[in-house]
Amino acid sequence: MLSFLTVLPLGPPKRLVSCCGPALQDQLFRGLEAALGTTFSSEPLAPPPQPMILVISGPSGVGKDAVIKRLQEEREGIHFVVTATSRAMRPGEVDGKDYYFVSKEEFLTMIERDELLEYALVYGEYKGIPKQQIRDYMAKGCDIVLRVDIQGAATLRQILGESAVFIFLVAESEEALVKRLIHRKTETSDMLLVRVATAREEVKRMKNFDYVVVNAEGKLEEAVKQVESIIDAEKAKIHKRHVNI
Ligand SMILES: Nc1ncnc2c1ncn2[C@@H]1O[C@H](COP(=O)(O)OP(=O)(O)OP(=O)(O)O)[C@@H](O)[C@H]1O
Ligand SMILES: Nc1nc2c(ncn2[C@@H]2O[C@H](COP(=O)(O)O)[C@@H](O)[C@H]2O)c(=O)[nH]1
Repeated sequence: MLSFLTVLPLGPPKRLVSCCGPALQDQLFRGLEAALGTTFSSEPLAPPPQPMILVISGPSGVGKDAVIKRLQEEREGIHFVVTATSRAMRPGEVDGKDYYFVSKEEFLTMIERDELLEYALVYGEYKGIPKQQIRDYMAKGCDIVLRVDIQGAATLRQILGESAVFIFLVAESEEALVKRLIHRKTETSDMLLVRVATAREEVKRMKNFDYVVVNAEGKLEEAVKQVESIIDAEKAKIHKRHVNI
């Protein structure tokens, strides 16, 4: 302790730092090290962030794809898992980007081989998440984004428990959601009726999620920012979620 005191400049402690030039500050730094008997480490104090799994769900037409697309543009190190489906490709969709479009037989083979983390019949077509894709991208340190319908989110909750973060995306109102879905022009009126009726039931399951994010009309950027804030908060958690797939 004596050696520490000997390197301190004279004067009241409060004024110490403000009056010190770089040489004296360095001397003070070394003096503190000497007093403690160890050098100060420059290693990061916070543990490195771990890759996480984010499940984004919500009623059909709420904007899951739109939010995920913007999120990927805004943030590096995010892998959106391309799911497999037996449904026909829509105009503008790209195989391997929007979905892996496979036949029903191929899909059933994937189930048999236990290649899917989760799968479901969604509006009469198979949809499922390839496990290997998650493993590969997590090994590269990427955060994983899964986009599923509400029943898929419930299944994933059973499989992943608290090891993943579940976000429920909603429109600002039922009216806004229906208008958005009509405006997308991808469904026949019969299909629209099914999706809208399903959405009404799905909203009741919001309580099974960790977060709710409102994707209001014309406010896509705000929704994306909110999802980013959730990711940041989860990354800063001391007791991290551990994923094992
Ligand atoms: N904040 C927003 N304001 C206005 N339009 C939006 C907003 N977010 C998304 N959209 C539009 O709403 C439509 C539905 O969005 P999207 O296809 O992303 O929904 P989804 O939840 O992925 O639907 P599904 O579950 O049926 O695949 C699209 O035409 C999209 O461009
Ligand atoms: N349970 C799962 N749901 C999935 C998966 N991939 C996509 N989806 C959801 O299906 C609906 C309808 O999608 P669309 O492209 O036909 O309009 C939508 O809510 C998707 O999120 C999956 O692997 N499992």
